[in-house]
Amino acid sequence: MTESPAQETASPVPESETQPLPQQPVNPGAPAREALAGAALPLKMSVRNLDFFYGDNQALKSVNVPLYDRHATAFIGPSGCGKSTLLRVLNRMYDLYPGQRATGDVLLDGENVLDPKLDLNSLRARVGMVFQKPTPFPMTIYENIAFGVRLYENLGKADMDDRVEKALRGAAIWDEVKDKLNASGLSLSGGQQQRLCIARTVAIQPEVILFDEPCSALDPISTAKVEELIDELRNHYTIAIVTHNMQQAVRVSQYTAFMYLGEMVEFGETGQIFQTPRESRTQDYITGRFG
Ligand SMILES: Nc1ncnc2c1ncn2[C@@H]1O[C@H](COP(=O)(O)OP(=O)(O)OP(=O)(O)O)[C@@H](O)[C@H]1O
Repeated sequence: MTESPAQETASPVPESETQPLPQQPVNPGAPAREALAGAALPLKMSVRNLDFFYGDNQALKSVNVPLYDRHATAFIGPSGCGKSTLLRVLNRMYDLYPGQRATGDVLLDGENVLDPKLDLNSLRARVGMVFQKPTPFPMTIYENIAFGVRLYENLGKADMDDRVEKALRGAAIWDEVKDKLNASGLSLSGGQQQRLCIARTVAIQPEVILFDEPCSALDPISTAKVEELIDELRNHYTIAIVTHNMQQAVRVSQYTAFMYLGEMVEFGETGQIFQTPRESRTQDYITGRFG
């Protein structure tokens, strides 16, 4: 079944999505992105028939979902439905924990992320993650950024300075910290710390950024800044964001996936999911009848 992205459901992802992706312009910007609307969008990641187990407890059941290149996809659903679990599979975070296992396929540019031979360091450089609570390292603002970059690259001082500045600018926090790069990252406000963590992720130059409830510990003003930032970041990165906040899903995403009890119930364009959901469970959730 070859459908437009808007029509995709929990059914297996179409065969056409296995094809190599057409190369996107380096910085397509909004006009190019909008020109893609309605066309078959290039896939960055594709989750197919994914099952996930915590020991004997199956947390994900035959999940299928696409992540379109340089678009943001929101994952919504009641507590415990598997949103964070799915995010943790996308960069093999679960690998750190014995007894947790995934079966199925998670393709990143056509390559299976679940392949045991895959180099996890390079995967995590390509698929970065921002967590619920801001977690700056107990070091300077500059070092918070440089530390991660050094794990992957050997840059000279001028290049590192440049990378740090670009990352902080990219995370919309440069103006607030440029005069105190040697201050501790922990001295920043919660909202600034979260943008510092986003800068840390951006500095590695990933292709995909996973956000796990990135605003749940932030006040409304900081939340608005981070949402604005996510909207800007999608010009350059493919984004997956888990959120409990329906308005936030509408504000920051172009696609939304509704999950329930470990299953992918419905996936579609964000406007469609919130205005004309096809599934009654989606309707019940977004109208606050459960969850
Ligand atoms: N470390 C773990 N060990 C065993 N079961 C777990 C573990 N982490 C999560 N689970 C279970 O997996 C299921 C999915 O949990 P997950 O955290 O992915 O849900 P979620 O949708 O992100 O929830 P929330 O919105 O509350 O964060 C739940 O039933 C949960 O109890």
